[in-house]
Amino acid sequence: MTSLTVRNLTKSFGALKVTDDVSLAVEPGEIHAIIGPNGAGKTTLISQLSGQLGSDGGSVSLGDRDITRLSMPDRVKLGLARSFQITSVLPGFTTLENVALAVQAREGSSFRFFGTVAREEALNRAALKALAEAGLDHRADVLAKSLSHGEHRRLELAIALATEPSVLLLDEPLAGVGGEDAETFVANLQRLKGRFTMVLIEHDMDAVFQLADRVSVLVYGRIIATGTPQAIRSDPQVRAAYLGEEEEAA
Ligand SMILES: Nc1ncnc2c1ncn2[C@@H]1O[C@H](COP(=O)(O)OP(=O)(O)OP(=O)(O)O)[C@@H](O)[C@H]1O
Repeated sequence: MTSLTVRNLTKSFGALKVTDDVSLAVEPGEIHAIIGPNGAGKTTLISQLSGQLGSDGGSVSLGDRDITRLSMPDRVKLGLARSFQITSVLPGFTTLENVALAVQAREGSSFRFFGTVAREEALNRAALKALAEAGLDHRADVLAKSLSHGEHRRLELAIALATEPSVLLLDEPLAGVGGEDAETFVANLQRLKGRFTMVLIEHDMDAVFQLADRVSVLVYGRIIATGTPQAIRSDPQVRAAYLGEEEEAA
């Protein structure tokens, strides 16, 4: 189980400071949610963590290892996976084939001593396991383009799981997913809890408060509070800056 430590991270777009001296200690095995109003800088921060976006200053460490200067593929190799933007699902391939490709990418040439049939079986077995963990094994043989939006999101989760992450970055996994699909997704994440470390960006506060061990609140690029869901819910500064406004809108 791996920790993710962020120290004094910064990022500006022109004169706009989007990540402003952010420090975070994500504990091994916890689900750490990052919430905040639109434009607070959540997606920018997660892009800096995944390596998709460089940082102007500060550092990111995976366990003891400083990964600040590593590329996104190198971070994935070390076990840092991002769902849902590292993946591009191939619509004309089946659900199983899409995940098998991710398994193959992870395994590199480690199946090279297998014959073709045995190799395919090993890939499919690993892919089916990831699909089952994402609650989608019953749709293994369906073309990706025929999946519903909610199922598509679960396929993206399965692809991330197939890389066997030690830390998983989840960027609004419930966006556009409603009703039962959202409940299934939350239940899936709940089952995965404790298997690896998760950083969750999500606007759905019910899901956040159900899943997260701790919550950090980002406002104008700064973390204004970190705490348990209960502590965050009742923090007057958080209510004034964000939650009060959200609840009123709801
Ligand atoms: N590539 C870019 N160039 C210039 N400005 C950018 C760029 N990416 C993001 N921004 C700006 O940075 C700020 C933070 O954006 P970001 O998407 O990180 O916020 P967010 O908290 O994820 O928002 P949302 O909740 O709406 O997804 C916004 O003001 C946005 O316009």
